[in-house]
Order: sequence, then structure tokens, then C-alpha cells
Amino acid sequence: MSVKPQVDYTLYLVTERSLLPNGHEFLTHLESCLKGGVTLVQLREKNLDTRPFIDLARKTKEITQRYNVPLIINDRVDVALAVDAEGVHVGQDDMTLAQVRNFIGPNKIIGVSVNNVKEAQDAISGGADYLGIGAVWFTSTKKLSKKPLGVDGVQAILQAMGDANVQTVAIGGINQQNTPQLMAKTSVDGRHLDGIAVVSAIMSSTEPEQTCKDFAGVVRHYVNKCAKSGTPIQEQRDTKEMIENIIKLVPTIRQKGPLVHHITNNVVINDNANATLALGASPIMATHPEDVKDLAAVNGAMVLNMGTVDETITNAMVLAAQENVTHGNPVIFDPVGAVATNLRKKVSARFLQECEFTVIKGNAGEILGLAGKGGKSRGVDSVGTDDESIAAQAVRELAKKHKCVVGMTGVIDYISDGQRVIALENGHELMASITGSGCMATTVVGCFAASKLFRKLGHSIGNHCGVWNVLISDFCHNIDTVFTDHAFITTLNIASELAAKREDVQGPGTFRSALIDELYKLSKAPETIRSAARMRWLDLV
Ligand SMILES: Nc1ncnc2c1ncn2[C@@H]1O[C@H](COP(=O)(O)OP(=O)(O)OP(=O)(O)O)[C@@H](O)[C@H]1O
Ligand SMILES: Cc1ncsc1CCO
Repeated sequence: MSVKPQVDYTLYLVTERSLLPNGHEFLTHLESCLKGGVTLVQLREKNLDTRPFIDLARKTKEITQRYNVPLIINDRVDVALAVDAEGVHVGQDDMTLAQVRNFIGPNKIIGVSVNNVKEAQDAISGGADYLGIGAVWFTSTKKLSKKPLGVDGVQAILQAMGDANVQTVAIGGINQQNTPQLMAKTSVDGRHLDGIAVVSAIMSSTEPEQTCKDFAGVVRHYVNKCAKSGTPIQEQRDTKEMIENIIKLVPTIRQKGPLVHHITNNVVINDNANATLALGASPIMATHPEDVKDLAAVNGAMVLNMGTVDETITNAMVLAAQENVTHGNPVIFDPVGAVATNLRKKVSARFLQECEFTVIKGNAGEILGLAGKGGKSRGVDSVGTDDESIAAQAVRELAKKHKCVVGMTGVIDYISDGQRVIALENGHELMASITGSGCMATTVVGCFAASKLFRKLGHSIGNHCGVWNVLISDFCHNIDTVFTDHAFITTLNIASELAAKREDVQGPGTFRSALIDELYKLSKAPETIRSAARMRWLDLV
């Protein structure tokens, strides 16, 4: 009698043949994926008749078997039985768990799609072997009847499961760019995802073996760290390596020209758009809710800045944050003047409660204020602290609380991912003498965050079915990308040093335009960053 196979859920490929790149044959593509490290395969065929489905399943199993990888059949118990597949995956509207178990017996794997805590608990008590939690984000492969869960929704389900003996994978809109964020944020107190289920990013890859290697490496990194420590410990990477990463990423912004949608204040709107262009990205400043929704489908990143508070704009910003999260886009928030007035305190509290940010970046007064460390703002000007340990605690605590990267600007900038804190020491005092230099720093973070994503050419605005074309670069191996993005403020601050040195710069007016020129020059010749960048890790208790 067969025994239930031991399953490694690290990288679960769910097939969708319609997404294969031109010239790619399904079984050859599948074999490349298995070579690259796919650990579990689900054959999903929604429109195939029974006989051809069985034929395809048989051929698929011949290959999966060679790689010792279990084959799961989506929905169709009869097909699974016909080819002696290792298991069946069912959704909430398919056959019940008990019925499937009756048909396929105790030694086969059953997976269930779940979208909330109740469905997860029912599946666990019904004896599911694994849960497919999703959709995490919008996905081109499935019409969603429910709103995507986001990373927070996945985490809530995992936490409610406690120590239940069931494996978990997340599914829906997962790509190489958002996998680190998903794995890091859902690994809390010993409970973590056992793997990820991926459709488009693998099925549409022109280099499936490499893509799978990249995915599997990232997932293993987090699963191993979590197994050791309960919560993954992030190491302080060599700052030289981080600087090299910045230098490599700078030209990719211009090559890819990602769209960076801003809803920013009406003082800095022009400078923000020009700084975006200076780096080679594409700005769009739009506030209408209909625009916001369409743009979320094509954005590289969303920059939100609450500098000039207005109720209609605030509503558009909350909508923009939520829409962009459901598309897996980085969302960068600048809480300008967040604690300066009662209205602003209420508005910033609303943002922090209703939105999920990738990065929060403010000046010292704003960040200390939001962290409850006594920061003040005189209007939008910062009243900070000279005490480095208070600055470090503020960014770290706020980052931990909101599960994102937090940066605080000033003479020295402090950035944290909730564990580590890095200090960035570049910059020039003239930065404080022009308005909007902090807002420009937020724009720069947005451009870098966006550079790792871009949509396939020809993808039209409003079409949610486009396939993400994930930039395959060294950064796919760099599990710290979300954190490192923030260190890109260094680029702006080096530009400020170069601008301030220029003979034609006489004061704030000439400095302002020289700053955009120097940012542009740096984006074309980023090697200058190597000798100029100054950053150091803080040792914290
Ligand atoms: N005195 C200084 N010396 C060096 N760099 C500085 C100094 N003041 C600010 N900076 C740099 O200028 C940028 C803006 O920081 P700041 O804290 O002034 O932002 P802000 O108050 O949000 O600006 P704004 O509201 O005008 O947009 C950051 O990149 C920061 O590193
Ligand atoms: C001066 C000013 N007022 C509201 S926003 C802003 C730009 C700098 O944050």
C-alpha cells in the first residue's frame, strides 16, 4: 500500500498553459521549472475535456516523477485517480473535502483554497493537508470574486491557525519583486508560510529554470531563518555591497522607465515630477479616483504625500494605497506635517490605520511624532532630536508596528526595517533651505522601488489581465530589496553635495535647479556614488 508522500511546499507551480511565452512547449517548460527547483506541481485545466485532460496529466506525471516531485490535480478527482496523481486541490465551490477524501483515500494529498479564517479552520478540521491562502494580490489568471487579502490578510489567517498541523502556501499575484515582502511580513512568532504557489511569473517566464531558482532561493532563505529563530533575523549587509547595488540599479530606472504615480502636495508637485524624470522614470500626478484605479494596474510605484491636506484628496490617497497594494505595487508614504495640527494628526492616523505601506518616510519631527517620541513640527518644518538612540528607536519601533520600512530624514537619515537601523550620512545644509527636499527624497525612493517592476510593452491602462514582466537582475537574488530602496536617498544627498559645490550655485534658488541637474547626471554616471556614499549600521540593544 502506498504511503502519503512527504511534500516540500517551497515552490508550488500551478500551471496555466495559455501564459506560455511564444515558442515554449508546455512539457519542456515544465521540465525546466523542475530543473530550477519547483517542489510541487498542480495541473490546472479549466477547459479541457476528460480524455485529453487525462492524457496531459499522464505525460505531466511522467516528468514530475522523474524529478521526484508530487503532482496535484486541480478539482478533478477522476483525473487524479486515472493517473494515480499524488493529490487533488479543491476550491470552496468544488467537491467537499470529505467527498474528495472518500474517493482518493487516506494517503493522497488534499489542498484547499481558503480566503478567510473560517474557511481555513473548516479546512483544517476537515483534514486538509495544505491550505492555499489567497488571493494575496490581484492576479491575471483568475477573476476574483473577493478583494485580495494583501500581506496583512495572509498573516491574519496564519496567526489564527496557531500550531495547527497543516502546511500553507500563499497564492495570487506573487512575483519575484513581492515575494521577499510576503515571506518576511508573514513570518511571525514561529508561524510562517511553507511556500508560495506561483502561476504567471513562472508560466510566462522566458527563462523558467532561472526564475524558479530565484523564487526557491528567496523562499528557502525566509523559511530557514524563521525555523531557526521564530522571526527571521536580518543581517547587516556589507555597506559596500549595498552601494554597489545602488550603482547597478540606477541605470535600470532609465532603461525601464517605470510609471511613478504621485498624489503629492501642491507646493512640490512640479519638483517631484522633475526629479522623477531626472532619474529616468515616468511621473504622473493624478488625483481623480477613476484615474487612481486605472493607474494602479500599470504603476511601478505609488507615492503619497499628505502635505496639503484636503478631504477629497485624502480619500483619493487612501483609495490609491489600497488599489496599489492589491496590485502588489510598492506604496511610499510621506506624512508631511503629520503631527503639526489636530487635523493632520487625525488624517495621518487614518492613513496608518487604513493603508498598508511599503515605506514610510518623513522628517525627524514627523517620524518622532508618529512614533510617540516627542517629535514636533512647526508647520511642515521639523523639530527633531540630536540623540541618535532616540532616532533609532523611533524608526525601528514604527517600522515594526506598521510592518514596513521607515526612514527619518535630517542632517543624518535613519532607516529601519523593524530590526536593523542604518544611518545615511550624505547631504548638504542647503537641502534644508529649499522647500520640498524631503518630498523629493520620497520621490527618489518611489523611483527606485518602481524600477524593479515594469509592465510588458503594449499593456494598456485599465487592463487588469496584463502579465507582469519581472525584471530579472541581481536584485532578484537580493532579498533585502525593499529595505535597500530606502538607502537610495543617498543618491539624492550625494546630488545635493555635488550641487552645493558648483560655482554657479549662489544660494537656495540656484541650488534647487542644480540639484535636479546633478540627480540627472548621477543617473547617467552612477559610479560617482561609489566614493561619495557614506552609510553605517547602528548597533542596537
Ligand atoms: N542640515 C542638513 N545637512 C545635510 N542634509 C540635510 C540637512 N537637512 C536636510 N538634509 C537632507 O535633505 C533631505 C530632506 O530632509 P528634511 O528632513 O529637511 O525633509 P523635510 O523636512 O521633509 O523637507 P520638506 O518638507 O521641505 O520636503 C533629506 O535627504 C536629508 O538627508
Ligand atoms: C511648504 C509646504 N506646505 C505644505 S506642504 C509643503 C512642502 C514641503 O513639505
